[in-house]
Amino acid sequence: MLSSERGLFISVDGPYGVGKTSTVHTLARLLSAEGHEVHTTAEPSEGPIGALARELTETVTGTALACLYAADRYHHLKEEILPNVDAGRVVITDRYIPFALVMQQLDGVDPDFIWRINAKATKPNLAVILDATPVVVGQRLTERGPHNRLQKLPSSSRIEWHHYRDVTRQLINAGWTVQQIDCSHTTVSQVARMVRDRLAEAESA
Ligand SMILES: Nc1ncnc2c1ncn2[C@@H]1O[C@H](COP(=O)(O)OP(=O)(O)OP(=O)(O)O)[C@@H](O)[C@H]1O
Ligand SMILES: Cc1cn([C@H]2C[C@H](O)[C@@H](COP(=O)(O)O)O2)c(=O)[nH]c1=O
Repeated sequence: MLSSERGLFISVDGPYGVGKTSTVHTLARLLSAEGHEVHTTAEPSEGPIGALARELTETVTGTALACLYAADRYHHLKEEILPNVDAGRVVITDRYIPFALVMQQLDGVDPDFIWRINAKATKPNLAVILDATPVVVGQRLTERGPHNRLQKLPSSSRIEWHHYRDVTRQLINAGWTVQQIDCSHTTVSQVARMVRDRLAEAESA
């Protein structure tokens, strides 16, 4: 059981098809069953900028797309994430800044620029980075099929995997509390329990 009367903010990131959405929902069920009020959300947000960014992802590229996603993030924080945290809920977002750091780099944007435009965004209490071997991620993605142009690049899963390794180091250097979980051979329920166990520690950070 977590002790905090204030809410908590958790982000879940990792390569396409690694298991982010499954983990967010399983973790939410676990925490709810333990008596916490939980709010789940995702990027792009359901707000107007999120809808625009999603619509434009196939045709707008690079810096312009990076700025659109950063704008959606600030709006999402102000309108949905922070009010729920302030109301004492555990907010879990499926994708956050780490996702942008990888995606926008794949789209040719300099990581320093991505960090700068996201500099005013709230640090989560815990940033979960799901990891799996490129082979496992590739299999999960092949079974599910790509959603968009950024997943259709040759060897996308392997390139993403390398970027996530770098991004995890950058997050730790920037003072984020990061939990990296290899879920190649770990069930979703096990992953959710690992996050729950780490939360008590993150709460005091
Ligand atoms: N820990 C796990 N072990 C085995 N299979 C898993 C695990 N986590 C997720 N999966 C399976 O992998 C597939 C992709 O999962 P999911 O949609 O949660 O990934 P995602 O990272 O959210 O994908 P995307 O980024 O494309 O939205 C699903 O078929 C899901 O059932
Ligand atoms: C949050 C975020 C998203 N994107 C892009 C990557 C994908 O092309 C779309 C989301 O589409 P999906 O069908 O839900 O996978 O959004 C991005 O480039 N940068 C971001 O920060």
